[in-house]
Amino acid sequence: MDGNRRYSKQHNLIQGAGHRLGFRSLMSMLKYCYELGVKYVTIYAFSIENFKRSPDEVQSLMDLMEEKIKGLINEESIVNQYGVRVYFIGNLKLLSKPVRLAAERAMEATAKNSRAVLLICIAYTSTDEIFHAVLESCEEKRDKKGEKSMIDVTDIERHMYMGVTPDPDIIIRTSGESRLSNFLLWQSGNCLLYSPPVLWPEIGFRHLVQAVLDFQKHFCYLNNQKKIWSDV
Ligand SMILES: CC(C)=CCC/C(C)=C/CC/C(C)=C/COP(=O)(O)OP(=O)(O)O
Repeated sequence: MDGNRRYSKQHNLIQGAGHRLGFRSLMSMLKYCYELGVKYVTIYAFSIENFKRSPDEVQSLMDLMEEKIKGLINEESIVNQYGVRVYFIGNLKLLSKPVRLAAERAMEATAKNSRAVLLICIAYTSTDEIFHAVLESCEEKRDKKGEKSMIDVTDIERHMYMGVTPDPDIIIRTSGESRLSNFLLWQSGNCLLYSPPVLWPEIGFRHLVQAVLDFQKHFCYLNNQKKIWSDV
């Protein structure tokens, strides 16, 4: 969700307004996704790197997160309207207690929803996720004596935070940037990176449709297996 602050500056808005508009865009995009039948959506809401921003900005983003996470479980929220199970993914112990508690409550409150899955990456970077998965795999091996002693790729994958979702088909990063910025490095080896030239608060339905059409131009599913058209 890149470009909230730039949008705010371009439109002379008060500090934080861009992120509020960004949240509104997020809700619209989720509604479009669920209407189109997209089952898994993962969003990069706050990276570990983002903690290096000014204390004022970090605090106001955390306040916004807490408010919006609490709102996610209201009866009329998109999450409840579409039966979405929410997971918060990342190094959650880096979050302040109120945000962590709100996240835990939202995960509990939506645990029985099963029509779609929303993963919210917060205090997340991909390298941190991989490091955590390798560490847990090694600890598991150390604790289970008598089994093979080396970890393998399947062990690491089992311990990834993202283990609850398939690898992505499409990553959409706004503001025309085609960098991953430490997002889903392990999972994105075979996916389309779509970078519409708009700031996140400006994203709309047409960008989502364009992303899906671009995906269909390059990839297809055959016998449930994702293939690149040129290899078919
Ligand atoms: C509960 C929930 C999911 C809340 C989400 C709140 C929200 C919209 C967070 C986005 C935060 C963020 C760092 C956006 C990137 O724009 P930027 O600040 O990097 O903008 P720039 O690229 O113009 O500097």
